[in-house]
Amino acid sequence: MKLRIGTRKSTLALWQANKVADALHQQGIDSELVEIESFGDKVQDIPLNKLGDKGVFTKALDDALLAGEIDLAVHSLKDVPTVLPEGLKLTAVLERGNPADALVRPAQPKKMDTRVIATGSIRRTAFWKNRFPEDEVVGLRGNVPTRLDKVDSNEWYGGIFAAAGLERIGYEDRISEVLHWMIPAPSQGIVGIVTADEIEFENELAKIDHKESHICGAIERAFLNELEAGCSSPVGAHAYIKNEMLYFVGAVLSLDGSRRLDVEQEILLGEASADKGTTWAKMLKSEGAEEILEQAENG
Ligand SMILES: NCc1[nH]cc(CCC(=O)O)c1CC(=O)O
Repeated sequence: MKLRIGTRKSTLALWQANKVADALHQQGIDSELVEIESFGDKVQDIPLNKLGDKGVFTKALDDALLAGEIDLAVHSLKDVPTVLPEGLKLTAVLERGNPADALVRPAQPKKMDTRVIATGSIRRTAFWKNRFPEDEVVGLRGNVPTRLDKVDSNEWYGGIFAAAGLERIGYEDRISEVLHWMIPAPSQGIVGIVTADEIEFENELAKIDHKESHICGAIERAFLNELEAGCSSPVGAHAYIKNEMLYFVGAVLSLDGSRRLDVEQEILLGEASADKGTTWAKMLKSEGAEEILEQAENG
């Protein structure tokens, strides 16, 4: 059996696909990479939240799975819509990397009067404006190396990146500050494996599935899904496990960061299931989360 692993072509995507290939190899399973370009990769000049939101990075790989051209698709799980197309499922995830967001300062920072922060993410924008209302936020798109170049060549205070993305492709030393106060995107730092519903290599994938990362990701995605928010919504969620306990923080913000609802929970690991994310999102809904998100959609 030689499994065909579908992946996007960016350095980060290839790193993640190779990581899955290595994990399969350790289970004695051969694989090969099949590189596929996504719509989100082709169109680099339009802000992500204007691209039609759901699945801009995943659709081409979904189609290849459904057409039987590949056996599994490897994604940054945070780019995968919470509801997958009919016939596909999230089968396994790798052990989570760094879930945090990070600030990258220009290689040669300049003195400036007002701070301009670059990010293409409305979640990062909202969290930044919530903490630093005086700062200006400007758009930033492209793959990781492209965005790093833009941070260096513009008169910005810095840009915001996923720490995992930087660490994976050798830019760890560009992290100026880990933004521990910013709640990460649901499933940030998790590599996910999507397959067809019915597969012959279910047992093999179960062996490389990291159960703790899987349950944390599932809770965060259920939280996001209940809020009917996509990967480009001002929603943060982070679950983590320590000493047989599962801890969760989640938040919904208005685009300008002026309004914010938070939820913080801890439960026994034995009681953890994806529907906890749904329950915790409902708590924020009862406090008016939907109104805040609607505002973000129209804003
Ligand atoms: N939105 C693009 C994207 N999708 C996944 C990652 C990084 C890896 C991860 O979060 O798992 C990134 C880069 C970034 O947000 O800076």
